[in-house]
Amino acid sequence: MFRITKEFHFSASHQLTSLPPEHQCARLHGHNYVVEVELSAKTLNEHGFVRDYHELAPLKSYIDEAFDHRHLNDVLGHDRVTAECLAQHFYDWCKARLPETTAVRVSETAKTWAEYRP
Ligand SMILES: Nc1nc2c(c(=O)[nH]1)N=C([C@H](O)[C@H](O)COP(=O)(O)OP(=O)(O)OP(=O)(O)O)CN2
Ligand SMILES: [Zn+2]
Repeated sequence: MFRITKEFHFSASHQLTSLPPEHQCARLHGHNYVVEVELSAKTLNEHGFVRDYHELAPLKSYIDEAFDHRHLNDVLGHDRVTAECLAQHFYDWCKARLPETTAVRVSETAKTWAEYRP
């Protein structure tokens, strides 16, 4: 099996309003998010690629236009704007366009990653 990954970055605010008010993440705050998309294939195409990294350009456009410097509660239309939910959102978006998508990981801080891998 071959696996490739590519990273995307955006900055955004969020507020996890279902948490108790004393939890720091119940307050409005922001992160410099990292999204890592993984694509897999048993065989390579005629160019020796799982998929040309350049074909992930539409994800960069989507992130830049819909997510960068925005409030994620508004973008996703709910208040469960966790790294896990973002990973699933980006997985679904990628899978619909790139069938080789196998996982998406999202980082909010240098020490944390959440992964969605069905
Ligand atoms: N499983 C999850 N837990 C938490 C999430 C999440 O998306 N999934 N999100 C948050 C906060 O939004 C934020 O990311 C805070 O994370 P945390 O690791 O607590 O960040 P800190 O830098 O404050 O952590 P230190 O322990 O001080 O280094 C919380 N949990
Ligand atoms: Zn947060």
